[in-house]
Formats: sequence, structure tokens, C-alpha cells
Amino acid sequence: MTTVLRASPRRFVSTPPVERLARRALRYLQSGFSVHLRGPAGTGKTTLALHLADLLARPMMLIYGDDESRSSDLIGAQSGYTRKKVVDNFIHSVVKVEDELKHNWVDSRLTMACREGFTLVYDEFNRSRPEVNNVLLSALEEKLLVLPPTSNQTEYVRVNSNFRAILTSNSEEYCGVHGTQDALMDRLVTIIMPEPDELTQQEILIQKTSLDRASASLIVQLVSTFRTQSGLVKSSGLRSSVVIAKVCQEHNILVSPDDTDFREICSDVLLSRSGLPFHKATELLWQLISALKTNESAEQANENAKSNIPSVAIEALTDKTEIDFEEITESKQIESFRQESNVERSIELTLNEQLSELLKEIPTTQDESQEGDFQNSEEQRIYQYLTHTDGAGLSDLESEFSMSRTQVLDTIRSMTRSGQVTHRDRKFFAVVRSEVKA
Ligand SMILES: Nc1ncnc2c1ncn2[C@@H]1O[C@H](COP(=O)(O)OP(=O)(O)OP(=O)(O)O)[C@@H](O)[C@H]1O
Repeated sequence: MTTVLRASPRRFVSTPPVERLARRALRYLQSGFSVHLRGPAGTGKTTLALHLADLLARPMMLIYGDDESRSSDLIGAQSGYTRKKVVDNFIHSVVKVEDELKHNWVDSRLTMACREGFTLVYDEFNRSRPEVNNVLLSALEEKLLVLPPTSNQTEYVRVNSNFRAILTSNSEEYCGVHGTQDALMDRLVTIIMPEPDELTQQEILIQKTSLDRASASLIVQLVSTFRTQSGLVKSSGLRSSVVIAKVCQEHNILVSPDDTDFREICSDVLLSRSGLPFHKATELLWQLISALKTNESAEQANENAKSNIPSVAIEALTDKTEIDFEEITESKQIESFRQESNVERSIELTLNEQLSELLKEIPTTQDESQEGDFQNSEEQRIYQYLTHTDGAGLSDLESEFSMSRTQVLDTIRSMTRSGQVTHRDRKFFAVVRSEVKA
């Protein structure tokens, strides 16, 4: 029996970059084209494909590519027989027997999706051999699905106009992946899925595990730095981050470089995924964790600290991309100079970096205030709040309006551009019309 699914990905995280990607893909789907999401492992292709299927609001058929798949797994096959026997004994001296044996044809998912106008999500389609996917060619272009000739069914299925295919794949250098025929690529709109940005990864961690933002940020930073430095570019760090976050959250393990359990989890999850020899990967991870422990904001690296720490160690703290494996002995000394964990400060640094990025984008002199021209109710509420306070930071706005960091950043960015808000010393202030004029 072929099962029809209703796509409803749980807790889909939609930050502005994800939203943009989804909008792009949806545009093609709405115009009748099929879409192919391609990218490294763990970048969220399957999740986005299911989200798009959800947005199309049609029943969904899900297929996974497999080297062992055959065309019949896509279109269907003969399955069993129906036997019909008619015994006619109307005249008691005459017995007429008619015996008929018929093959049964069972539609598979592609055929059903084409017939009924469902959405087909074909995950990792290039793990199936290319010739298996040939049946898609006419379905996508001529809108005709060709079935093998049998006595009891039509050989052509006209593709329903609501039919859409969303395919996902890893690049061809991945193990177990086949090349894709040009003809199929030509019929699809291929969107390259990048590694999700750090903010998106943080949001995903928070929503999937209910971890606090500081811990999520620390995990994402650690995994991302480890991947970059160990030359692991083939896959995204998102899955590793999710595993670390989930285990820590479910087992009440403190997300801190000082916590032995946390360090062990990071080793288990990250070391086997690194492209480096095991001992080098271990050294690198150890150094990164040590650097996390002692990571202070650049401004805060005061002279006092500098005089106590060997210069090579300071480099490790401030330029994490250049850590040399041989410098591990010096890095060890860092620990003895720092008694308390500075994780909080390193997290603050990350948030400050985001803020600095935002502030860089925003000119300090604003155009005339557009007070009243609010894009949405959030802007209006934030504006009113700022007019009654002595400025507010991002965290204040986050907690006051129960908004995510991304939402606050977006709203403030938009308000600053339209001159409703200005900033000073990392705080935001409402611009009153008269103030601007003056
Ligand atoms: N927008 C998102 N919202 C919520 N979770 C997400 C999102 N994007 C990715 N994830 C999570 O990240 C992990 C990896 O995502 P997913 O399986 O979709 O990646 P993929 O690119 O299809 O990977 P692969 O190529 O290995 O199949 C999953 O745990 C998924 O739930």
C-alpha cells in the first residue's frame, strides 16, 4: 500500500536567510517548476524540502534515493494476481467454466503523485542510479509519465498540474553518490544550500533543545571553529551542534569548557568527524576549548593579563584561526592564569560582534524621522518603549518583547534605516521628530 503523507515539519526555524531561501524556492514551485536543493550534508535541505511541501499544502509522497532502487520503486509494478472464475450451470446438464487470471498493477509513489497532483519529495535522489531516475524526465518536461506496457492499465499517465517535485542531493564528491544526467538537471531549478549562518544555527539549537542562547552560541562557535581549522568543509557543523546541545540539555550538563562531561561530549561528537589524524584533532579541540575558557573580548585583554600570559598564548586567544598544534604546552599554562571561567564574556563577545556588525551597517546620522511610518506593530511597540526609557540594549528588547535576537536585530535595523531609532554606546534610543529637526 502506498502511504500519503501530510508534511508538517516540527519547529521549523525561519530566520531571515532561511526565509529568503524558502521564498526563492517557493517562487519556482508556484510557477510550476520543480526544485532541486543541493549542498553539503546537514545544511537543512531535507528540512527545507519538507517545509516547502508544507507550504504547497498538498499531500506529499516521500522517496529516498538508494543504490538498490529500481524504476519500479518509483512508478510501481505488477503485484500478485486476481483470479476470476465463473461457473455457469444455468442448464443443469451443461456446465460452462470461465477462468481468468489477471496481473495486478500497484502504483508507486511517483505515479500516484503525478496522477493525483501531490508533492513529491525525493530525498538524496542521486543515491539512486541515474537510469532509475530517467522516468522523471518525461514527467517533468512532457508532463507524461510512461509506465511499462501491461494488459490492464494505460501506459501513459498525464501528470496532474498540481504535481511538483522537490529533490535534494549532496554534491558528487560524496561517497555513494552518482553523477546526475544533464537532461534531469536541465529540468530542475537547482538552489545551492549554504551552511546556515551562525545565528540560524543558534536559533535551531534553541528551538530544538530549549537551551539558553549563551550555551547555544558557545556550541555553535566551538563546532564551527573546529570544523574550519580541521579542514572539515564537506559537511555542515549543524548536526554536530544539535547532538551536543541535545545531550547536554537532556542530561543537565553544563555547557562550559570547565565541565568534564561537556568536553567529553564534544570529543565524542567532533573528533571522529574531523579530517585530521586523531591525535592532531584531539590537540586542536583541546586548544579550542582552552581558548574558550580564557577567551576575553579584545578590548578587555588588558595589559595586566598580557604581562602574565606568554605571547604565544595570547595569539591563541585572539586569533583562533592560526593555532599551531605544537603550541599546546604554552596553551596549557593559560589555564593556571585564569581561575574562573570566562565563558560568559566570550559569549558576550559573540553577541557584541553581532551588534557591531549591525552598527557598522547603520549610519550614525539619520534621515528625517519617519515617526508614525511603522512597518509593523513590533516597531511601534519598540518605539513607544524607547521613548519612555533611557535607551535600551538588544538584550533589554529581547526580554521586554519576548523576541528572538534575530527578530530584534531585524526590527532595529529597519527602524534605524527609517530614522526612528538611533544608537549610542551600544544602546538604542527613539528619535523624536523635533529632535531630528533640531
Ligand atoms: N530551518 C530549520 N529548522 C529546524 N531545524 C533545522 C533547520 N535546518 C536544519 N535543521 C536541523 O538540522 C539537522 C540537519 O538538517 P537536514 O537533515 O535537513 O540536513 P540535510 O542537508 O538534508 O542533510 P543530509 O544532506 O545529510 O541529508 C536536522 O537535525 C534538522 O532538524
